[in-house]
Amino acid sequence: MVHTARFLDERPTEIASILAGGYNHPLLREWQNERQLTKNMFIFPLFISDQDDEETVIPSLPNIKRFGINKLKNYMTGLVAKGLRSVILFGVPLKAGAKDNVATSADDPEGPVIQAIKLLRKEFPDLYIICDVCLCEYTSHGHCGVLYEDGTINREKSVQRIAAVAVNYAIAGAHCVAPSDMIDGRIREIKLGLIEHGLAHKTFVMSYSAKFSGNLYGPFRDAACSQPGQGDRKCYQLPSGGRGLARRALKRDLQEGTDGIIVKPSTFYLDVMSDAAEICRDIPVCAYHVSGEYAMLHAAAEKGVVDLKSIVFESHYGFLRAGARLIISYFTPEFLEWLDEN
Ligand SMILES: NCC(=O)CCC(=O)O
Ligand SMILES: [Zn+2]
Ligand SMILES: [Zn+2]
Repeated sequence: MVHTARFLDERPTEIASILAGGYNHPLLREWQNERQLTKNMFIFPLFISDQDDEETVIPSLPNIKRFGINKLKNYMTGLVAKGLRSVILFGVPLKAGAKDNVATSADDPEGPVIQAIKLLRKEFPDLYIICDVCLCEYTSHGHCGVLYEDGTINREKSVQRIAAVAVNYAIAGAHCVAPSDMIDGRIREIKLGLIEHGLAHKTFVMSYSAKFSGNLYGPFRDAACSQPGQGDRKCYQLPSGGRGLARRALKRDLQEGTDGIIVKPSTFYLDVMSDAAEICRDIPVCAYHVSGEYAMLHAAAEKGVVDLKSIVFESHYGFLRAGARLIISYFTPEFLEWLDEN
C-alpha cells in the first residue's frame, strides 16, 4: 500500500509515538543499551591457598576452584587467552598456626597472596592484579581488625595494620588494593603508606565502601574456609536497609581519597549502586556480584526456572544501568566466551 499525504485534520490524533518501532529488530534492541558489556570491565575472583598443589572444587560455587600457587599458571593461561584482563585475589591460609591476633600471615612474603602477585605479574604481564585487603582471613579471632583486650576493635591499630598489608601487596606488584574492612580511616592510612613508599602514583585504591551484611556470602566462606566463629559478624558491614549509611560511607571514602569504589552485593542493591554513581561520579563504581548471587542463578538454572546465560546477561546489564563501570563476577569465564558468541 502506497502512502498518500493526508490533510492535518484527517490524521489520527490519539497516538503520539509507537515505542516498539525502537526495538523490534535485534540490532535495535542492542542499540537501546546505553552501554555494552565488554570483556575489559570484568574482574575475576581467585582463591589462592597456602597448599601449593591444591586444586579444590568448591561445591557451593559451581565451576569455581581454590588453587595452590603451583596450579595457578595452568588455570590462568586459558582465561588470559580468552581475553581475561583482571583478577581479584583472596588468600586462604589453611596451614595450622597460620592465624594470629594481628594477621601476620596476610602479608607473609612466602604466603599465597604475595606469591600469587609475583607469579601473575611474571607470567601474565598484561593482567591487572587487584588484592582484596582484610585481616579477617588471617586473624585467629576472625575479625577484620586488631582488637583491644576486651574484644572491641582498636581502630588506630587496625587501620595501621590494614595499611601495612595493602602497601606490602603493592610493593610485591599489586596494581590495585581493595580494602574490605569498612573501618573509618583506612583509605587515608593506605594512601599515606603508598606515598611513603613511592607507590601512590601507580597503585589504585578501590574501597569496599558500601558492603552490606546478609545472606549472600555463604559460598564465599566455603571457598575461603572462613565460617564466622561464635555467631559474631566478622566484618563491619551495613544493615541491608541502610541506604543512608551507604551514602555516608561512600562520601567518607571519597573524602579519604579512594580511587574507585565497590558496591557489594549487587543485584539487591541497585539503588545504592545508582547512589554511588551519583556521589562518586568522578571515579569508577564496581559492582560485586557475590558468591550467593552466583549460586542462586546456578541453582535456578539447574531447576529449569531460568536460562542461565540469559539471566546472567540480564542481571549484569542491571549493574550497567545503575551506573557501574566494573563488575567483579564469578561468571567472568563464561562472559569471556559469551561475549565472543554475541
Ligand atoms: N570480601 C569478599 C567477601 O566477603 C564475599 C564475597 C562473595 O561472597 O563472593
Ligand atoms: Zn574482613
Ligand atoms: Zn570480609
